Amino acid sequence: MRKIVLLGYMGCGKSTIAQNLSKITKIPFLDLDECIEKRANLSINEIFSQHGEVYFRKLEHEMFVELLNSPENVIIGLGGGTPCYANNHELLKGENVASVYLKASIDTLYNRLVYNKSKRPLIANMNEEEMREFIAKHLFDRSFYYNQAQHKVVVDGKSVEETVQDILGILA
Ligand SMILES: Nc1ncnc2c1ncn2[C@@H]1O[C@H](COP(=O)(O)OP(=O)(O)O)[C@@H](O)[C@H]1O
Ligand SMILES: O=C(O)C1=C[C@@H](OP(=O)(O)O)[C@@H](O)[C@H](O)C1
Ligand SMILES: [Mg+2]
Repeated sequence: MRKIVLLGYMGCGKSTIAQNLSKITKIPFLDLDECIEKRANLSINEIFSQHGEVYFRKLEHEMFVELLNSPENVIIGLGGGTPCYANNHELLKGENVASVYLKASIDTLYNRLVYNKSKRPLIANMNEEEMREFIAKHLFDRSFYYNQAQHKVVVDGKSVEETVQDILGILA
């Protein structure tokens, strides 16, 4: 069955857009991070602090494969790092997968993340200057993987509704 997979950097809106796309299409949505948290019975922060990032990436890969193999139509909001580990980017090319990269500029990401970093262990302890530099470098490193998506939607300056409409247009 068909999977609509949203990917992109932390703060680009994967979780928010997946939820809103689901409301309009009536296709159920799953947030990969939330699925991992439920499975581990720990928050993302706790998984990172108690078990480390390598363990998180293992759980993330297993959960992603599980969701892709489920028999339902579903919208999946990935974590920002999902396509960048364990060859997960290859899974974006699957026959029943429609993958959409929500592309945001460094400024958009910084402005959204600066007040929303506490639940994101990779940036939670950074000051503003460190964060801007980190986002710039990290986004550059990860872009190769994000660009493996079948579709791309630029989200800068767009409302949630506008981004949802753009995705609907692409998938029509
Ligand atoms: N136009 C927009 N589209 C998506 N998110 C937006 C927008 N404007 C503000 N936001 C906010 O940006 C944040 C995006 O975070 P989230 O959806 O968790 O992204 P991700 O899952 O990609 O990390 C949320 O706090 C959301 O309310
Ligand atoms: O970019 C990353 O490596 C991560 C992004 C997070 O998801 P969001 O992109 O939804 O914040 C979450 O999976 C974890 O903190 C690691
Ligand atoms: Mg998210």
